[in-house]
Amino acid sequence: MSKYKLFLLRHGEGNWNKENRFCSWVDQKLSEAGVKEAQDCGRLLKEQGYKFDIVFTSILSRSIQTAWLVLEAMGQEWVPVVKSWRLNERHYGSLIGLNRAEMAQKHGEEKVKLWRRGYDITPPPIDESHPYFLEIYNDRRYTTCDVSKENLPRAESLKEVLDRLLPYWESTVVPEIRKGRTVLISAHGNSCRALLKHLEGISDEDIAGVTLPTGIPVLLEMDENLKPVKPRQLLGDQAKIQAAIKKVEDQGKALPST
Ligand SMILES: O=C(O)[C@@H](COP(=O)(O)O)OP(=O)(O)O
Repeated sequence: MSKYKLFLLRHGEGNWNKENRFCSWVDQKLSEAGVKEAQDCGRLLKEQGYKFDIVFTSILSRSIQTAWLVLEAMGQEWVPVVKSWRLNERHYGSLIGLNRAEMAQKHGEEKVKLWRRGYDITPPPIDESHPYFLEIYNDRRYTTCDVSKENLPRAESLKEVLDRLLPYWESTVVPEIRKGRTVLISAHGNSCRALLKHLEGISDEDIAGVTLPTGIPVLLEMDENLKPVKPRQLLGDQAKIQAAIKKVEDQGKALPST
């Protein structure tokens, strides 16, 4: 029987999602379409009668902005929002800022798929010569983390995302769920995928086939042991959701030659 409801949400479209660039730890804001996605998500959740008690976000603006817009659209602005780097998007290392379709043209679609979806594939690390290195590591937000700046990742596989996320999930999120609170996690494609892998017991191979579109809430109903009691539900118009999933998958295709 379903005892707890948990909502996972990949933020609304960000400016670099639109440009098809690996965004990762670069702090991009939502695009105009992304703002609308977050507001539509909030309206849908309100229509369906959901009420949140607490929201967890990463420390990247696109996930925080999404949480705010969702709560505003629901008329639940007062709900506490708790932030942690442990919900940040996967660190894409030296791939940060690069265009996926151009990478597919240069290295092949299979390689890009492996980088994006291989469970324990860590991309080449970012180093000081990278154009976004200083923007990331000189950002004041990374002085507030529970690990020193030197020990923050320089690249991560999905497995490494799960390794840094799980202690936070267990120590901070699970106690709220167990108190009977309805939790929204407003985070990122890969931090949500990592958590789904853990909660649903998805194999290392099968997680490659799980794609989350932006701005679509995922509802997980769980029993008292936090085991899902039914398949995850992506809420909203199912045809639009399938089209949005395909769009994310197609981001890794090489551009047709002209
Ligand atoms: O880092 C990014 O660019 C995307 C994920 O990229 P893919 O793994 O889908 O390539 O993360 P998000 O938009 O959820 O923050």
